Amino acid sequence: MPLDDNRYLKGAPVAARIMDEVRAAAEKATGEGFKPRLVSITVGDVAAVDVYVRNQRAKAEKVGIDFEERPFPAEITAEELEAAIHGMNADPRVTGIIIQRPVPSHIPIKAIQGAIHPLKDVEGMHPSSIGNIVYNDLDLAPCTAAASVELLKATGLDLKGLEVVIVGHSEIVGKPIAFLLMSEGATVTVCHHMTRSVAAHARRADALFVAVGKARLIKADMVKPGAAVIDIGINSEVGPDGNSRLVGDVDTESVKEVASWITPVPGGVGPVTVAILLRNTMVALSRQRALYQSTYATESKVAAE
Ligand SMILES: NC(=O)C1=CN([C@@H]2O[C@H](COP(=O)(O)OP(=O)(O)OC[C@H]3O[C@@H](n4cnc5c(N)ncnc54)[C@H](OP(=O)(O)O)[C@@H]3O)[C@@H](O)[C@H]2O)C=CC1
Ligand SMILES: Nc1nc(=O)c2c([nH]1)NC[C@@H]1CN(c3ccc(C(=O)N[C@@H](CCC(=O)O)C(=O)O)cc3)C=[N+]21
Repeated sequence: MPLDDNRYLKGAPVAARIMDEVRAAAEKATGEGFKPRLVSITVGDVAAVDVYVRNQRAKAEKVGIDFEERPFPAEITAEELEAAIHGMNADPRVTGIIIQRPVPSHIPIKAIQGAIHPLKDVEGMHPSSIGNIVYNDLDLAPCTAAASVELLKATGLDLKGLEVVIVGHSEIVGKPIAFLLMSEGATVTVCHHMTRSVAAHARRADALFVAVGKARLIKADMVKPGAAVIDIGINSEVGPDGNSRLVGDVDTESVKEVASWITPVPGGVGPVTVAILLRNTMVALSRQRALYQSTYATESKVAAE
């Protein structure tokens, strides 16, 4: 892929800027006695998260955040998993918890997300946390959604009144992108598998977000000339050389002739997602510290009794 083309909206510079902020925040918190520690929960063997977890560990270590992997067997019951999460909630050394998706179908994902204490919920996926973005409180949003919006902002386009189309409406990617962009003043259309003509909507978009999981779903004739295309899909396929490789949901080679900006896969949304996860880890830690302050920094009635 000729990544020297300046139409590529690369993740690296955006991720590097965020990582610098995170490193400074992590150093400061550690110096003040609050060491950030992120726990990653996987259930069963999920090949889809391998790259993500590997990158999380590498980047967390770079910025001074402890990273702990907690793999659980696929047969674990929802009750056992909830009990393990409650143990992490009560452990002061654990400052952030992420449940890597997908989890096996017998685990109710909403209930499991709900088991994470909202102050340690670094993805903002607790049913009560996710409501914050509906109220325009955007400090801690699901990582991929926040990363996709950061990349759109990096184009310099004015989001107010921008015509945005999102293809895919999962609770972790498509829906939160819609809420984040509505908060920023964009006009948002969300497409999914029942949409009559994804192409007809996509062609009207000044900014097109694609999070479906189908390689080359979006072709050049579905993109408005001059649009910004944010390709969130991560699909593994066997390349012409017989080796497996990652491709997005957009037919990049043809779409880059039409679009003004396009995020590459790999090297686009992925690295920014990891950076946002680490930024969220610091946001969660500062909320825990605020609670600690408000609990202990005032004169204690308990001690006086
Ligand atoms: N870069 C990153 O950081 C991340 C990348 N990903 C990648 O993004 C992709 C999407 O992930 P995720 O949201 O979790 O996936 P889901 O499978 O949960 O959601 C896919 C969405 O696409 C919709 N859809 C399916 N087929 C079509 C179609 N033909 N036309 C329009 N919409 C369709 C589905 O609609 P319906 O529900 O109605 O069927 C659903 O809303 C995957 O490739 C995943 O690997 C995911 C997370 C992070
Ligand atoms: N709770 C939860 N939240 C997620 O956000 C989530 C998840 N579960 N499950 C899996 C998917 C997938 N995902 C990726 C994030 C970054 C890269 C990433 O860093 N990609 C590099 C890959 C580079 C390389 O090949 O090493 C890139 O695109 O450049 C990949 C995949 C997050 N997801």
